[in-house]
Amino acid sequence: MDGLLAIWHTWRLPLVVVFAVLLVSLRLYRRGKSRSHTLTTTSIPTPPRIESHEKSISRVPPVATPRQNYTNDKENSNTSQTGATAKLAAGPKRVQSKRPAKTVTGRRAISEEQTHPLFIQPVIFFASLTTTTERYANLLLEELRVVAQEYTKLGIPNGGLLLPQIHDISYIDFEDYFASAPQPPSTAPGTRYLYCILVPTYNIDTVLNTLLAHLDEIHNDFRIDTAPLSQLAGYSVFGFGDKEEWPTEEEGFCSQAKEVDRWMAKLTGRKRAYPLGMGDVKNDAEGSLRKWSEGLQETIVDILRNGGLGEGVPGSGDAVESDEEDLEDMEYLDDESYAAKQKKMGGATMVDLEDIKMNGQSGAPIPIDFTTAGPTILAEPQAKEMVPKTSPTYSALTKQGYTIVGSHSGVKICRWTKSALRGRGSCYKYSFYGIRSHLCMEATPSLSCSNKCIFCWRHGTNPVGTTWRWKVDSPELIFNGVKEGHYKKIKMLKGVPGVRAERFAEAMQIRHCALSLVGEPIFYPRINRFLDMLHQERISSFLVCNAQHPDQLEALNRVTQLYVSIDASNRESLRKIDRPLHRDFWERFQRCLDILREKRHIQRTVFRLTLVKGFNVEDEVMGYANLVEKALPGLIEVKGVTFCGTSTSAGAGLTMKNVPFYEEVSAFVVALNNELQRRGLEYGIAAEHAHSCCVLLASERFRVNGKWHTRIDYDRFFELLEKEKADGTSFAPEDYMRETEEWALWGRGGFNPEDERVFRKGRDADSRARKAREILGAEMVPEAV
Ligand SMILES: Cc1cc2nc3c(=O)[nH]c(=O)nc-3n(C[C@H](O)[C@H](O)[C@H](O)COP(=O)(O)O)c2cc1C
Ligand code: SF4
Repeated sequence: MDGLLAIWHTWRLPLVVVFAVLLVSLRLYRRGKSRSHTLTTTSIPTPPRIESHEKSISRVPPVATPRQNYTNDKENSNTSQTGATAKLAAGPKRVQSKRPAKTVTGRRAISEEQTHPLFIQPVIFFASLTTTTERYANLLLEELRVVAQEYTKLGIPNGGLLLPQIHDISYIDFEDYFASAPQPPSTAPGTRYLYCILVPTYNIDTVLNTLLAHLDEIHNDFRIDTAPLSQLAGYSVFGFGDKEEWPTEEEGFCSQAKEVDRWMAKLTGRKRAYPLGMGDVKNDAEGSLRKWSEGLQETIVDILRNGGLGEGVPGSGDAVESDEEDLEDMEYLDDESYAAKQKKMGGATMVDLEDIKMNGQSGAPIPIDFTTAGPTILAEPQAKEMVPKTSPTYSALTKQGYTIVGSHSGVKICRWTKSALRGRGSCYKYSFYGIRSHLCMEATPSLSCSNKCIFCWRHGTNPVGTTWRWKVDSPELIFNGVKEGHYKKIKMLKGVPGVRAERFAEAMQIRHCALSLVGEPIFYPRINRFLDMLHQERISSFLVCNAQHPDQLEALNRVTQLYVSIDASNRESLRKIDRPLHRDFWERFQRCLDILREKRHIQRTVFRLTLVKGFNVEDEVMGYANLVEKALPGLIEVKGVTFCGTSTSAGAGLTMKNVPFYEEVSAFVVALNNELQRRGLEYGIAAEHAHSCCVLLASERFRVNGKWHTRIDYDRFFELLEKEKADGTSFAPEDYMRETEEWALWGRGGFNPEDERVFRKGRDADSRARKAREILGAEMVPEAV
């Protein structure tokens, strides 16, 4: 014992050192071994991309019976699980992930600082009982494979698109993919995964129910971050269903895809990369899938280009569709919410441009004869910008969602465009004229106008003036700028819940332009050239003017439809409502009516009457009939004013009490129609859009064989226009009219049956229309004309 003790005392130091070295070596050996194991067993491909492709293809489950397939995939999952499984299996679930950083506009900053080259790894998931979805999933695989190869050929440095992987949902462990995002391989830490989920719909118990239950569980598991998939680059879902048996979404068409989409929005922290797509297996599902895939591919390229999904509007990617319409549109705001909104906007006060001193100067008007829309105007050396970037007007307008183009033009997405993108109906112009709102761009080449109408919801933010005294931007600059601004805003909507993939794709090609935003489009000296540019791209033009610029109206070239706002029937009433800047406003107004009459066989002319109870409705039927008799417009739109609650309108004594009910608008229309007929003027009540509180009277010129033809044949319009340009053959509005849809006729309500109805409290347009008929009696409002 003493001997052993002596040896220990002599050798203890070297022994301890040797033991420590052994221990450290053993640990290092073990760690090295486990890392190489992870690398070889992971399903996550490692760039270079070709290697990734081989691995991903090997994971394609062979087409086989479900049983065989199951075995295959089980094997797969045993031998090639991601590192995530091992981590999760080791103990209780505890998944950490960072919530994505929000951008100012609501979402979609890339989830973490991207310091490594960005690689996008598409991962296709599908479920399929009778192989339809599986077939389509393989079609998508092929498309994404080709695009990845093409992208590689471009040789763009710093990242790229990896070859897609594919997984049958029945044979994966949900924990691997839907509890946390797969970890990027250590060789390419910048890899981000993009989930493309293709699912059929079954109203019986299938694996889809298991998946949905799992997503629910993950989201509601208190140990797990509610957005554990936020590290994904994004996701998109495509559903297959059968419209023959389940004709509408309310009846269950593609209901499970909708649910998966909703859960994924929650789990990813609102990273819907592309709108939910749906395909009817009985009607060109493949076409719908291909369109969706095209959009998805464009999104992938955008992600690679921009490093993330980019900006979305507030609420983009939200899980649940909100019934709240756009707060940014002030049309429907009551006093309180308007005040709140103003407060939120930092109390941005509304300033007339007339009152703004530019660059410290008084900005004395530079009179310009803008009837001669020539380039000489551009030479004006003193001209200032109408809306300089530094002006309060600029910030007020941009805060309201306008994109200011150049120095005096603007573009904005209207709430109907958003509604149509979500399959919830277009504006009344669809019912009356066939304009599909998601194809429509609302713009103006002049933010300035010469009135201060009490009901203008933009009032106070728009500049006013009687003469054009500003710098004139080129039509090319405006045209390209408004289009770019419009498309950018549309793109920001792609993550909004409920946006339909096919409508989103259609919206990327503008078909109509409503020149009716704030301001006065014909105020722009080069309006005719701007219209030319629209028409050259087969974009129809709906131009609204305020009957204050007869010279410009006279000089105006052909438009698809020419509106004149008729806000009152007599001088005093017009002065009170429009608060015109011109002293000779009534004379100007009258001259415009004469021009309209002269042009009525060239232009498709429309009176737009906005009824304000207590201002221009009572006792004015005779007055309006006089105006119609004078100008003989082709069509007369009668619309109840929508309350904007601005300080201006409040100052003018306008409250909710001034908003007429639909039944009151209808009663007015009936009375006006009777008066026109009494005078022997050939008009009739053609169509209605109860939802917008709007009714259309039309000249008998637009009735053929007893059927109203208030719609527009746009293709025909462009054909005729081209011919006119080529050989001077003139044409009349009747040459490009089309029959009005049955559901839009007076007495039918005007809601397109293809759209989904969303009723909000007290906003049921049908019941409003019904009530109107009850009040007015059957003989006043015929069932259908
Ligand atoms: C039993 C059964 C229930 C179905 N339920 C729905 C449904 O609720 N909604 C729907 O849109 N389609 C429904 N479908 C149609 C399927 O979603 C559609 O046929 C799909 O293409 C099947 O895809 P798969 O072949 O990949 O399994 C159902 C089909 C079957 C056979
Ligand atoms: S016509 Fe006006 S309201 Fe209708 S979709 Fe176009 S811009 Fe929107």
